[in-house]
Amino acid sequence: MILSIEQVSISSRENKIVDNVSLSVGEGEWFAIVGQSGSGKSLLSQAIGQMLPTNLKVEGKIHFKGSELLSLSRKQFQTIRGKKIAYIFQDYQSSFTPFRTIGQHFDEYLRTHGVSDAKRRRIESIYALGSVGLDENLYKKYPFQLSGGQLQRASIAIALTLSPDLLIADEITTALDSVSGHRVLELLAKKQKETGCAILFITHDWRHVRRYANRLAVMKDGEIVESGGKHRILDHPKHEYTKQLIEAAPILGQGLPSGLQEVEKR
Ligand SMILES: Nc1ncnc2c1ncn2[C@@H]1O[C@H](COP(=O)(O)OP(=O)(O)OP(=O)(O)O)[C@@H](O)[C@H]1O
Repeated sequence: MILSIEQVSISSRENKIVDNVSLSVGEGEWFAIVGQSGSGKSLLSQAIGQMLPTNLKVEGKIHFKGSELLSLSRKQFQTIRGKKIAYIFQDYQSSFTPFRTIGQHFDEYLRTHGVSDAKRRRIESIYALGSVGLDENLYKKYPFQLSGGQLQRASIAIALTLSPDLLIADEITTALDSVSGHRVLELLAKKQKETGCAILFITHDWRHVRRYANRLAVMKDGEIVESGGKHRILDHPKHEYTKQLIEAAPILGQGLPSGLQEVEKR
């Protein structure tokens, strides 16, 4: 396993938000975390990258390729962030600074992570743009000049440019229309095949779980209620909550809203 989360709890001063969660992700695996809004999926993923808001306390262990991430200092963690673990977020707008070009974003990311040769940074950036199907002209453009789908593709390109072993993708299609979202996920699946990186994929959408995931965990109120292989869970869910969600999405994969969204509306 490349990532093992062991008995992780996340608490604020008032309450426990994530409660004793354990899961592991294998090399090259697409692992989905599905769960209702507020169940703690994002906070759990932020804990992996030492990105939790400062008012929250985390306990437990997170093992990643021989390191226990929660015990690393911020400085030690810098050798892991970007190079070994990278993130893509739902809110692609705020991942980009409006007054900096796409090229400047690539350049800074590569420079921060130790690529000191400016010419090499430029060549790698343009190659990375091409690798996600974006024209190299976008290198000089500003974020507002790109569509949401193009920006999310650029986020994927930036996140993968240092060949991380684990990519954490937190609801990356939520802010996109369904066609752009579909293209972004197809691209991600293609890039995963090429690079062999593992993906921790946080989603509301069961159609995406059915299409892309190998295994998944279902989260409710800060706890994992069920985890296992995709087919086992989709075809033979054990937990009542999982059953409810899946029953509410009877025609998975045919363009209907996901069951999760339907259940949440009730
Ligand atoms: N800094 C914080 N302090 C206290 N509570 C917080 C903080 N950040 C988030 N929470 C609460 O923790 C809970 C879990 O939040 P989280 O963002 O992980 O949920 P989620 O499952 O990712 O939801 P969504 O699918 O809507 O993104 C929510 O109830 C949220 O309000």
